[in-house]
Amino acid sequence: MKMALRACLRTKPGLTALLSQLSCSGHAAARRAPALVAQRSSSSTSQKIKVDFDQSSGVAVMHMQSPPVNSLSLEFLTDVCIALEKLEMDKSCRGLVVTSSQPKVFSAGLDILDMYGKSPEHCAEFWKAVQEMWLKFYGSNMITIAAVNGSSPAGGCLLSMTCDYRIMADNPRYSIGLNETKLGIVAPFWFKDTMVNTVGHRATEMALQLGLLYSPAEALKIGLVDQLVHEDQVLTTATETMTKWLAIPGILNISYTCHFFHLWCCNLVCTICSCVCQVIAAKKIHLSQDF
Ligand SMILES: CCCCC/C=C/C(=O)SCCNC(=O)CCNC(=O)[C@H](O)C(C)(C)COP(=O)(O)OP(=O)(O)OC[C@H]1O[C@@H](n2cnc3c(N)ncnc32)[C@H](O)[C@@H]1OP(=O)(O)O
Repeated sequence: MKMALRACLRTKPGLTALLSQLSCSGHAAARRAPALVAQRSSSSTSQKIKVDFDQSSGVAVMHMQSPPVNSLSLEFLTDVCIALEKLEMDKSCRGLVVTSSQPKVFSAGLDILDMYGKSPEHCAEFWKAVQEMWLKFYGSNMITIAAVNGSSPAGGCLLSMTCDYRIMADNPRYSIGLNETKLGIVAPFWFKDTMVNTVGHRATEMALQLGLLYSPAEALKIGLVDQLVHEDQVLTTATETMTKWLAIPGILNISYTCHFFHLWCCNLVCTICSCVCQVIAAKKIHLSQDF
């Protein structure tokens, strides 16, 4: 699925334009962008994101450093998007590892305080930033690996699922999953689709209906993460794994993308049809009650 968006971005200038319109340009441009300096190794830091880029390997490491739990606030999401845009523009950057600088937590998901009691304008901007993060990760031309070194509920799990590969710390105290149902929230359809593409229909159905959070061992079993390693090894394993991925010529990825993009389009059409059917059914019920 991620590959699909990537192919689409490569082949359809229209979508690229659409994405750049959706991109941070509005709220993000006003913020100071962390610079990537063209040298062998560089480091750029915004308040909430630190990016270390090693030019010799072409791999960047994005450290999320927004205490206490890397919750995805508008400010945080904006910084992530700016950093991603910068890396994407630097053609020498081919791989990205995302990890957390916070102990015990990868990301706590959407910032609940940024969703509650805010103006409609703020909520709209916030929601746009959430979608933008998803699009930018899923549509990235880089190989992306999530080094999940702590708990990763809800939006944190979504973030990790937008990556090509997930390595999680093998600590039973940590958990990962889309637990929105337990919070009384319905996970948006694109959260659901991202999970379907990761673990399949049945596992997603169970996970979402019950709002399940999985231990690392359970997550590995259903394919929500790809590999478990000792806590201290998460980042090094991620960079080693990246070497394997980058050894595959990018062109081969593209051929898979066409297939996945087709599936993605079918899925979208199905979702739209199902929404239309639900509206028609609701109207019919309403009409039949009138008579
Ligand atoms: C409108 C439609 C939206 C649909 C989609 C929604 C997606 C989402 O992502 S909703 C957010 C769901 N997130 C969660 O359910 C996570 C809740 N948090 C936790 O489970 C835990 O905090 C933890 C496992 C991530 C970390 O546990 P621990 O290390 O024990 O830390 P604390 O629980 O003590 O939390 C520390 C501190 O952080 C605040 N906090 C935690 N999560 C969030 C959050 N998502 N947003 C904002 N703030 C959060 C928590 O309140 C504590 O604050 P203080 O009490 O002020 O220290």
